Amino acid sequence: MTTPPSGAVLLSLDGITHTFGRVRALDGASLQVRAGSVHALLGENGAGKTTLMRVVFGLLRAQQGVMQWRGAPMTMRSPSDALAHGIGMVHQHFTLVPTMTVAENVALGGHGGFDPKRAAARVREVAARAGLALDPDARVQDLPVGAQQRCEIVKALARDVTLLILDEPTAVLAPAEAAELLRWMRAYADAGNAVVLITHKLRDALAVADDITVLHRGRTVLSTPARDTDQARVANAMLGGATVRTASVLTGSEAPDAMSNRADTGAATENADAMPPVLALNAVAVRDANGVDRVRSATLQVRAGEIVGIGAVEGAGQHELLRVLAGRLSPTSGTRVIPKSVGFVPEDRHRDALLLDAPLFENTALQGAGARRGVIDWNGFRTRTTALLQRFDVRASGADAVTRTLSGGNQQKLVLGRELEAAREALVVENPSRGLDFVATDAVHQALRAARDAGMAVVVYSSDLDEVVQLADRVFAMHNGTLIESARNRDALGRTMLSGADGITVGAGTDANAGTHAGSNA
Ligand SMILES: Nc1ncnc2c1ncn2[C@@H]1O[C@H](COP(=O)(O)OP(=O)(O)OP(=O)(O)O)[C@@H](O)[C@H]1O
Repeated sequence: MTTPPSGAVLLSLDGITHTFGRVRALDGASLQVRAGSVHALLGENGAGKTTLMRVVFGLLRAQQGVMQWRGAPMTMRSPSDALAHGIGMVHQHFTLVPTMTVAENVALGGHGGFDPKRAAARVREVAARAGLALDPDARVQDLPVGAQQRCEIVKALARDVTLLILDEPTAVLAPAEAAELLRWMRAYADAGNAVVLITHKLRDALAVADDITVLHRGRTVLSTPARDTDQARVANAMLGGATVRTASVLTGSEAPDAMSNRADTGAATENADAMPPVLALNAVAVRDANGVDRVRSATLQVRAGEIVGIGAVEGAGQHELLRVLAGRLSPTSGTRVIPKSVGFVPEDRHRDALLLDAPLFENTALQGAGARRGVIDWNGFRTRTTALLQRFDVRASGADAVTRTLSGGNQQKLVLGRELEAAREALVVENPSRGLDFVATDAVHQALRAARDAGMAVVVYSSDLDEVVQLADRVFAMHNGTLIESARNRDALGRTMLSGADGITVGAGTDANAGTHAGSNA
């Protein structure tokens, strides 16, 4: 193990151990974060990254080991203790109150009485100083996810933190927003602060970080300046030294399945043209409760045996479109044909897909629960859940484990596994690899392709355009509520998403496939 270059060490962790019951989440982990640095904390799903940072932020108490803050031994007793010492944390799942404004959220947990004008002025001041665009009077529930993230960051910065822990901050951001956040991190660190960045995006980590620490099964297995390492070495360390066979890691491409060549799967794609549509929308529109048109006259046919990919910037109507396809939202106008049961993986698994305080087998039983009648065969669900854990490599103590105790990535694998197993005809997925390490991402991509090859109609939205292009047989952009077919390449998709140009508007009464072949600039 190498050590990062010496400098003013702001945070030092040595021999940190934490167990949850029989699970040893941290097993003597160590980490040194220097002032003025971005420090990437990496590791496979369940490696202990979040647990280690929860110790730093005062949410958990280490059972062994020493934490030093600015050179002095210290134990954070609570998040407010950590904040008082200058340590902030933005969690994987935001902790904002959706019905409150940005200013109210930022003021929450602060001291003294609440003065709306002063709170708004404080947000303006902190946001301007940090160069983060944010409207203090906007209601959080109306903000796209990128702005919610900025709100979380401003909330921490308003408490004058010098160390900011960001747990997978780019996982749901569109590429431009993610790039902006990485630039901001760099500038924040250059001003003498420090960032601990938990991420599964190795390319981001190597591009922005000064130092890298890799955890494996609760232990620190690599600690190095970023410039002295590369993706393959980091990936090897993440797997505990096992040989990395995932080609993309070795070639430097981010999405691990860049290696999965389309020739393997081309047959299914060709046959798809001859198949009847499983999901069909004709001139579908969705108007929200505020009277805003979220989806405008979308026409789309998804056939058995194909994957349709969708790219969009946040707030373009993609979530509404996907919910219409998944049968979770009724169109305001237009017609829709969908099967009785459509598998659905929403991007916010905490809010929309899981009962966190229920055991895993009860969460498995949620799929199709609305259509089930009579006595529930709980033992059957236990057995099925045990098999699912095995098949999708969900790391958990068993089917009876409480869902909240799984790492974020393992929760995602559970939801994906549940929906993939249950869906027969169609599957709609948002951000399939959110929070997954590169091995799990690869496995999920393979599972989606296998579902397609087995004759399912699959729709995938991802904020990662590489993922959309690699997975999909046909690609669409959503721009301001309008669905536009795009060429199957990243740049064209990015342009179409942003400008609405460069593609073919798939409007009312047109055949989506006719559009594909006649007009696509692929
Ligand atoms: N509250 C808890 N109760 C029991 N076990 C827990 C709890 N929180 C975490 N664990 C376990 O501790 C281990 C480490 O989890 P942690 O969330 O720190 O991993 P991670 O590296 O952040 O993973 P991911 O990349 O999937 O988010 C996992 O085995 C997880 O199941």
